[in-house]
Amino acid sequence: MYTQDQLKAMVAEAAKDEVLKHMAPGGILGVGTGSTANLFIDAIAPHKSHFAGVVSSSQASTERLKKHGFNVLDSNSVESLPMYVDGADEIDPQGHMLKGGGGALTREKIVAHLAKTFVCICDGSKQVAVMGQFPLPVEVIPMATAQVTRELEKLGGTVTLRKIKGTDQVFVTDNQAWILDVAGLKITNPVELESNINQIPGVVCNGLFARRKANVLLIGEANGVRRQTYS
Ligand SMILES: O=C[C@H](O)[C@H](O)[C@H](O)COP(=O)(O)O
Repeated sequence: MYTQDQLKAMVAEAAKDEVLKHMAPGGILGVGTGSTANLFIDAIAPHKSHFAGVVSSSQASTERLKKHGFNVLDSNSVESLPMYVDGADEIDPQGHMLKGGGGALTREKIVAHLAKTFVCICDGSKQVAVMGQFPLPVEVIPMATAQVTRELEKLGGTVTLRKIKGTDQVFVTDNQAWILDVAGLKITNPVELESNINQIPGVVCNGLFARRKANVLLIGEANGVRRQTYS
């Protein structure tokens, strides 16, 4: 039986093989954020010469990539990316994802939107029939926090302003915005919910990656890594 950390390391290795196989040398890779993405960054580090550069989805990933000596490019300098590799907090049977547990959802969505192929890497605990067990992160402009909270409550969720773990300090994103975590949703139509939440004035972005879902899933399970594709 593998531990969750071992499963994450295994999918990170599998993702390294996936990008080296499918990306020609000299390409630019999109890189996600989180504990699984960190392991992926470490796995590709010995192969950094394969990539002309990388586009990062957070300050934390940028720092890690730079420490490894990667050429980190501004997303404005890139028109498209062959691949983007990132973790998820939940993924449903269609490949729709819920992300943002680490607060990087907006930049992740920007970089993912540039990519032809989204490779989702996670351990088996993230695969769910219906998303919503994990609270849905919604990034908001601070002055809109109260009114966005009221709108999200109308959807049936319990809304909490994210604080830095173990403190009473508000968590501030890389974009100087705040995050509302919405618990208790049963997300049966993620494409519609993603669009509806984005219509609320003051919402920067929400953690549903349904309109731009995963193309490939590398998932760590009891028997090892399973590869799945979505049409
Ligand atoms: O903001 C964070 C990201 O969406 C992560 O991809 C997600 O939270 C999964 O993170 P981890 O690999 O640490 O479980």
